[in-house]
Amino acid sequence: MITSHPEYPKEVERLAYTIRYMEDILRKSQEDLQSANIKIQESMANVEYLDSSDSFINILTNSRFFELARTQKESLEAVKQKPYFARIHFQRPNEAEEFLYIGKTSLIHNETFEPIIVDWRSPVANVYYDGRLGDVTYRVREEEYSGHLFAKRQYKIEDGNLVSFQDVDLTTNDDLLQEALSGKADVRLTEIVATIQQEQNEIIRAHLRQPILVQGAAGSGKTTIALHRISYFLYTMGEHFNPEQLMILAPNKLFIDYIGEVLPELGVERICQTTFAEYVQNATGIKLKLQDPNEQLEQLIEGNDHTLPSFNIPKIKGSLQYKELLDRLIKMHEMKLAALFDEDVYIEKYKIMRGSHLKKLFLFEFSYMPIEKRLERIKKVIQTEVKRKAKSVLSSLNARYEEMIGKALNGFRDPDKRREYVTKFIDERDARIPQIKTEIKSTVSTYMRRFEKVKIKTMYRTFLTDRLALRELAPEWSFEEQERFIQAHTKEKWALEDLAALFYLHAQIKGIKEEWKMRVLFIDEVQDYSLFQLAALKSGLETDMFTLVGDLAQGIHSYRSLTEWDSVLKLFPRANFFTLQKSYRTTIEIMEVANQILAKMNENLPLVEPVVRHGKSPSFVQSETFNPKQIKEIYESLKQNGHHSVALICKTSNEAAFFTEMLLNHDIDAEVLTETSELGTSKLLVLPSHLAKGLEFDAVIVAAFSIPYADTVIDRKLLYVALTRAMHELYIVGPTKKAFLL
Ligand SMILES: Nc1ncnc2c1ncn2[C@@H]1O[C@H](COP(=O)(O)OP(=O)(O)OP(=O)(O)O)[C@@H](O)[C@H]1O
Repeated sequence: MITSHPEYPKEVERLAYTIRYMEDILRKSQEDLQSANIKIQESMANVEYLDSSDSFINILTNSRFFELARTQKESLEAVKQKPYFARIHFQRPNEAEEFLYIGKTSLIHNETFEPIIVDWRSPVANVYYDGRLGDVTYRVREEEYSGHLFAKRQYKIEDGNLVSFQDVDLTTNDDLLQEALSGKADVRLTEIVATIQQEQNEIIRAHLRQPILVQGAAGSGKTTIALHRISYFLYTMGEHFNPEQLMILAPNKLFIDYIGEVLPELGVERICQTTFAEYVQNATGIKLKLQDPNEQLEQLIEGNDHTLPSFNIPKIKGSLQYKELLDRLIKMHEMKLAALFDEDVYIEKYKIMRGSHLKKLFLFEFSYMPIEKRLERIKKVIQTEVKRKAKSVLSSLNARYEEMIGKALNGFRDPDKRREYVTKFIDERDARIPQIKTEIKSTVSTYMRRFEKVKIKTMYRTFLTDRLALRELAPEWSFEEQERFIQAHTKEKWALEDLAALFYLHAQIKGIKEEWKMRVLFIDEVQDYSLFQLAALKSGLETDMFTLVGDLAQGIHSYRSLTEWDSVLKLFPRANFFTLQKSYRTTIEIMEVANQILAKMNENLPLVEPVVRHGKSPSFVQSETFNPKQIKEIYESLKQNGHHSVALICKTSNEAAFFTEMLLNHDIDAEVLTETSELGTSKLLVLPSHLAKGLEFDAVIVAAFSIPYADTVIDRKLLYVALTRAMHELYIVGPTKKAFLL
């Protein structure tokens, strides 16, 4: 009984004190939010708290509680119910021992400056996650600090009441983790700040200005870690980056919905959460009717022939060779424009600028800019020059006419002739000067008119269909390959793999608008990207601050995407590479089955280690055809076992739709999930394996009838994805175990 623990009364008092203080702050801040905030900031201005090197700004960001008080009353209320989840007993050199309580936000006493709660993202909190007890170090910015960690304690607090607490050391089983993992999924990812593991903590806090790439097993927490890293990033780098400059790319809308609620819980608002396809269309302004990205996959799955042609167009379009081809196309366009500078800039017959000089600016000095941005700059250069020279053109012309008129006045004895010439010069001047003035106004636009702006979509479409141009641009392709490429594009169709090309061309030719120029990217399921997609983002956004997480074993789109990480590491030479081998999602029993499939793959990935959590052994239920009654029985027993979310995972979308219809006809509350569906738990969710990627459910029924899983690259991965979605219970339903490669 926790109540008999000698420190129980002290802990209860501490919790009460914390909540009281929070209520106090809340009340005060409500009374006079603004002035309280200013007062707090002022009073803290000269304080050194926690880390002696912390700046005032840092103290303010540490003291997020006040910010929260200002902006979000609701989340503050939530924090109040569970102000902290852990405590460290810590001592810095030559200082007194202290107890630091770690929570989701920080709170500092505004008179004593005592840290009542320390934010989980603050430097010192790192020692909580870092594993070891004893002498430890942690970093504040680039400086290392040391200290002694005596003990770590974890708390379970519910509705503001202390339920239990426990000291943690290396030998204690991490009960909080066990408890967190045995929980029920409500088809939403949750925050895990209380139970972040050492290997995960390393990734969350890995060098923020450097790219990282994580190969992580199914259920190892990749998505969760990416989201926590965003939270950590904004906490630590909030002074330098706005949330709007951060973007998380997810595979589909269903997935965005799935992760959507965790970010606010982690104190992250306003970051861009989207899919690659949506982002590219927004950033380029090019709207396309895209082929369903899963259509090709489905064709591959349903077809009997799983071997791809050697000249596989989606794969080519994802390669760096394709980027090279487009570079040649861009160069061609650039040279065509450069040739237009062969003409000089004139106002009437006065040369204002040499074309060769402008060409040099275009090709060299401004070459760091996108092509059309260079033209805009050159236009400005000409404008300035015209403005500068127009005056002198006019004054020298006026002077010349003055001179000519003077000469005519003095040069002719015959008054008629004199009048004739003087009048002629005056008339000429009076006609010419206004004409020149008009010309001055239009010189720049007349000169620039020759540089027509391209429509990227049209340019790319021409590239896809122009035989002669392709021969010039892709001489390394055989005649047959060139023909295949052209023929594949006779009908106008747009596929996901074309988006990287469009984005790249747009970035190089027009440039990405500031509002879409993300500076920090987080990409989940990165194994489904092509190298060119990543390269296009990196060069178009001019940043390499990418957090990339993925799993090659789940690379079901490998006919067009990545199959290894080496090339990614070459593309991001500054990247740190991490691997995660432990799965937190699945029970040992389920992972054993999934590992059998993993072992059959070519990727040479080590088997996944489940964290120690036992459950029911997966059941195989034999059935020749899809039998809704049988599924109903399984579903009902799973519900009886207390599972919230249950999914029936099929091989294809067609099967999913067909099975759902049969289930509904038998009064089973089923719902087929598509990319745009909303996730709920009240029904039996039916979905194809490729859509289930990234999601998780309490219990899963994997079914395959007419199209069994074959021992092919794609099928092994699809099956592996399906099996690893289950947290607690798994059923496999089909004609034979062989249909599931078992
Ligand atoms: N340290 C942890 N404490 C508690 N739960 C955790 C921890 N790490 C991961 N989990 C849980 O494990 C599950 C899997 O996490 P997540 O979905 O992030 O994994 P993933 O690597 O992205 O999986 P997949 O590759 O299959 O999509 C989630 O329910 C997550 O909450």
